[in-house]
Amino acid sequence: MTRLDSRQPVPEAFRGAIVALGNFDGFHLGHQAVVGEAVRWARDEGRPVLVATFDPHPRRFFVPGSPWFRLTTLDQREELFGAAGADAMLVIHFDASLAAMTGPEWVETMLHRQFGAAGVVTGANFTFGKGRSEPASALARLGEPFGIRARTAPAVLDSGEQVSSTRIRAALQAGDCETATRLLSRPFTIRGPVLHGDKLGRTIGFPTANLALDHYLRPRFGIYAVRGRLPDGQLHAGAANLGVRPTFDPPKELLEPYFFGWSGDLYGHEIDVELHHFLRPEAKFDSLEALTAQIAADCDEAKRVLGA
Ligand SMILES: Cc1cc2nc3c(=O)[nH]c(=O)nc-3n(C[C@H](O)[C@H](O)[C@H](O)COP(=O)(O)O)c2cc1C
Ligand SMILES: Nc1ncnc2c1ncn2[C@@H]1O[C@H](COP(=O)(O)OP(=O)(O)O)[C@@H](O)[C@H]1O
Repeated sequence: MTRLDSRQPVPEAFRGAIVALGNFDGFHLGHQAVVGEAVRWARDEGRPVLVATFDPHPRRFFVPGSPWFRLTTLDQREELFGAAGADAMLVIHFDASLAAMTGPEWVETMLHRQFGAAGVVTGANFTFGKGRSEPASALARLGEPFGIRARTAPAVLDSGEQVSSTRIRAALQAGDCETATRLLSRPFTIRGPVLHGDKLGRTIGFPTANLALDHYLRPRFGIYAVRGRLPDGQLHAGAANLGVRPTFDPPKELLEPYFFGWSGDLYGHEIDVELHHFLRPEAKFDSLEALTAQIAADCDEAKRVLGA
């Protein structure tokens, strides 16, 4: 799929598009409804669909030192948007000049001149412009002089409450993978290259593929039942430590999955690890024997919950 940068004018082939406007981190059920509406609208009129996402995330721009909270990487978003029917991902570079634009400036400079949008779809509670001063409902009025039409997709509810990235983050921070999976419509998935570690895992019979947590939200630290998409393209069941491995010095934040009945070399390969179920908090063990026995028990438990 094509990746467009908001700092350059959108190329001719993608002008006159329907733009799904939002951050869409996580691409949860609510985001899927917004993009779904944009795709239907675009198909009706034979137009391309652009799906926007902000990078950096506006919150990281305003509070640079704040803890990481991403639910997806740009690459993951690009795949998800493409699968939902987008023709291109429009990466809106969030910087001081964008943050300073008023609502009317936003519509004229970005939507009209830079993107060449014919229509824009947002969630009902989308806000934009300096200080988030404009509600989604202002888009129709401000877009009219430029021939830009606006629609909003109604919020998606789950258990009577709106589906939101905030709710998904809270679920993951509580170790509630099941709620996250339901609201995302897929498991929360950490993607990264496999890094070298202390080479200790193999000596205790449980080699683990180490992934950095990088810009991802930190879910509750602990042991998880996981499935990993390995370079063969298949999903493999496993058990993983997510956290700082308190038995070892120095503490390092990592996701370390061991895949059942698999052997091979994963170093340098990019893999996806899906979190399916929280098993227990991390613990500090007095001996490698005690740790190894506990890992074996974790693997049995993970196999049971995964039906593997
Ligand atoms: C299922 C599983 C559970 C684990 N639980 C813990 C734990 O509770 N505490 C801990 O310090 N290390 C735990 N580990 C060990 C570390 O994740 C890791 O295997 C160890 O740091 C050596 O990894 P390395 O050789 O890849 O650096 C666990 C590993 C696995 C696979
Ligand atoms: N079943 C498996 N699950 C995870 N990694 C495996 C498995 N079998 C082999 N490996 C390989 O072993 C490496 C992990 O071995 P380990 O001794 O823990 O070393 P490191 O400390 O470098 O992670 C992985 O990065 C991967 O390349």
